[in-house]
Amino acid sequence: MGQIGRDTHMLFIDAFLQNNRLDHVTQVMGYHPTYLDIFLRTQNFILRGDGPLPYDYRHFIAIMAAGRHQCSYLINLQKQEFLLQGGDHTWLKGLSRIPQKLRDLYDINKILAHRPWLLNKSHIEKLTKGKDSWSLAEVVHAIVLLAHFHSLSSFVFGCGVNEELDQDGGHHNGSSDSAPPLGSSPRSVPSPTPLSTGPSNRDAEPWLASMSPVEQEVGVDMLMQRMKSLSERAEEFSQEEKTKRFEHVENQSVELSPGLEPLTQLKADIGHFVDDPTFLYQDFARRGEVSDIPTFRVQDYSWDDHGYSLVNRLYNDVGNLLDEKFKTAYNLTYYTMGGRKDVDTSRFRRAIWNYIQCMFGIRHDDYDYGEVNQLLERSLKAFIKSACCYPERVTKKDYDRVLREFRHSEKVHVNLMVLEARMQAELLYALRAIMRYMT
Ligand SMILES: CC(C)C[C@H](N)C(=O)O
Repeated sequence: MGQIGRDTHMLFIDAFLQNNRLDHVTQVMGYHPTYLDIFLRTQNFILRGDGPLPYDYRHFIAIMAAGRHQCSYLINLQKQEFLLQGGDHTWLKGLSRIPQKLRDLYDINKILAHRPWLLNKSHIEKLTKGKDSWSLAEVVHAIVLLAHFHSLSSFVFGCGVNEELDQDGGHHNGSSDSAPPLGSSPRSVPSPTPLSTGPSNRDAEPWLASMSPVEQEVGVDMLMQRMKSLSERAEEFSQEEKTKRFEHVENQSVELSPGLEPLTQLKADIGHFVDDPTFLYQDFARRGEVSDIPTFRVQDYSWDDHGYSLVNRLYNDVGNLLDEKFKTAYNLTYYTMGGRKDVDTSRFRRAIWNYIQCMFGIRHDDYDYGEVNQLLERSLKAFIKSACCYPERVTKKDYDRVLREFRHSEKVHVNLMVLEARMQAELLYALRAIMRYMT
């Protein structure tokens, strides 16, 4: 067993006691204990803490969300939780068997997962009017759950997290197909070992890999040089130039679309949780063909100034947890890169974060998106795009081929940023729609 820090060990024990298992997501996140801590507190709160939605609803919403990315791993864990909470097992037969009220949420689930910019106040209005309607507090709770599980699906595929041992498709051919009984003796707590065996979506083609012949990566030294010269640069660009640069990066991203056909063949055991499987991500830059939705400008609606307080107002203090989680992910650094020490990596990390939100049409006005192109090479952009937008098509091979000079912990770190920047993007759109509905 590898060495793990004391903090991580304590968190693993907490997680084990909460869930009666130490799932692989927790183990992989164990590379980053500060983050894992706030992640677990948040997840525990939205699933098990004080909140407007009943517990069975919460877990079913998680299943619907993970279904958008065909993430069997999360679906199976949440099915078990659903049953442990006394959920009605006939709901697990599929969307046709759930209460109308839950089914009404499906549209928002779909839009939020793939094209959050299409969400508007009419969607909120539909939910909150009429028979079996939702309270605003319930809507916010549901939206936080949806965004959490969409983004967590990105993390699961992006890191190649395996199926749990006791699930079908797990990497041991165990005979049991349910959670270990309460009170069973804890397995020993392993060290984080991501990716040790096959990927969870092993039927998927490694489409990223097939996109281009193995590309030469620029390497860590070059990257460090570029960060250095960017930090020495004194030039300031006009707003106009900045807008142009944003649009350029956004348009380039269109070319990174997968060449292979989407996986519309749903796996038999999850297909009944998915409606309209062909509704997928579409490049924000291409939206003009059907609508004229403007770029989302963070200066007009930001998490810090708007989203955060709205969530707090409508759903206990969950805004505080989310805020801490976003900040932890955004600021996380060990001042390392590949094998190098004492490196200021903030420019690289900011480029990743802003690139992710760019794919959802979100623009940070003060940022020079030219930096994205200097610091993120094509293969990394392609990986990030697929993990964000088509996680179900990412395989272990894709993970292996990207960032080859970096450590595992750093690749996991990048996937954490994918999770959080995507989650924040979804929440920004959803909360802005709610705000518009309320005013
Ligand atoms: C994503 C990684 C390159 C982050 C880096 N290891 C840091 O400590 O900031």
